Amino acid sequence: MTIIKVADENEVISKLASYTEKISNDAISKRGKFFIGLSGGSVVKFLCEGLPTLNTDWSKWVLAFCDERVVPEDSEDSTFGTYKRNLIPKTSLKEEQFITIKQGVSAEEAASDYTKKLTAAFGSPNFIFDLLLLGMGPDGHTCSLFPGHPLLNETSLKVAPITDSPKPPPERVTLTYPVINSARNCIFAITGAGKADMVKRILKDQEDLPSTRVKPEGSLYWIVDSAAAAHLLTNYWG
Ligand SMILES: O=C1O[C@H](COP(=O)(O)O)[C@@H](O)[C@H](O)[C@H]1O
Repeated sequence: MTIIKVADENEVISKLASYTEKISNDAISKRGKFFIGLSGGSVVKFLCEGLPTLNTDWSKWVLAFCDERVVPEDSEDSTFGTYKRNLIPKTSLKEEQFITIKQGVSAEEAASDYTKKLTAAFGSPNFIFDLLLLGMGPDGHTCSLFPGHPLLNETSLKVAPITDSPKPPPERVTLTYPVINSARNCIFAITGAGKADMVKRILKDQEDLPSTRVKPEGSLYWIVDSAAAAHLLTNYWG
C-alpha cells in the first residue's frame, strides 16, 4: 500500500489525475484498452475536474461503476447522470463507452443486467479492472459496502444488489470484494477533516471496516489531504 499525503483538495485532484493518466497509458499500451471503475460521492467532483487534463487515448477507455444508485439518470443521486453532465462534455469520451446500470427495475434485476454487460465487455466472467477509483464515507464504507452489512461476506456474486443501504438512496448495485480485490490498481481519494478519524482507524489502527478490506492483488494507493490525514503520525508515511 502506498499512502500519498498532499496539502489540499486541489492536490488530491491533480495527483489522482496523474496516477490515472499513467495507469491508463500503461493499460492501453499493454492490452489495447483501459477498464476503469468510477465511484460516486466526492470522487465525482475530483474526476470531473481532474480527468479532462489527461493526455490519454480516450477512445480506448471502457468506463464502469464501482457502485450506482438505482434512480433515474436525471436524479442528482445518479452517479452516471453526474458524469454524463459534468465529465463527458469536457473530454472526447462518448456515452456508449460507459457500462451503465439499468434504471426503472429492481436492484436485483439491475445487478443481474450489469453482470451481463460486464461479462460482455470483459469477454469473460472475471472482471479484472485496470483501475478502481474509490471513495470512503465517514463510516468507513466504500462502494455500497457498509459496516456490518452481510454483503461484506459475499463471495459468489461479482455484482450485488442492495435494498437497505443505510446511506440514501436505499436501492443500489455494487461490485463485491472478489472483483474489487482482483483489480490491477485501486486508488482511494480522501479529503476533509470529517474523514480524519476514519482515515486513522483504517490506515493506522487497521480496524475491520469495509475500506480496510480493500486489498487488491495489484497496487493500492490512498491519496489523502492534510485535513483527512490529521490523526496519522508523520513518521507513518511510507
Ligand atoms: O454513497 C456513496 O458513498 C461513497 C463515499 O462518498 P463520499 O461522498 O463520502 O466520498 C462513494 O464512494 C460511493 O460511490 C457512493 O455511492
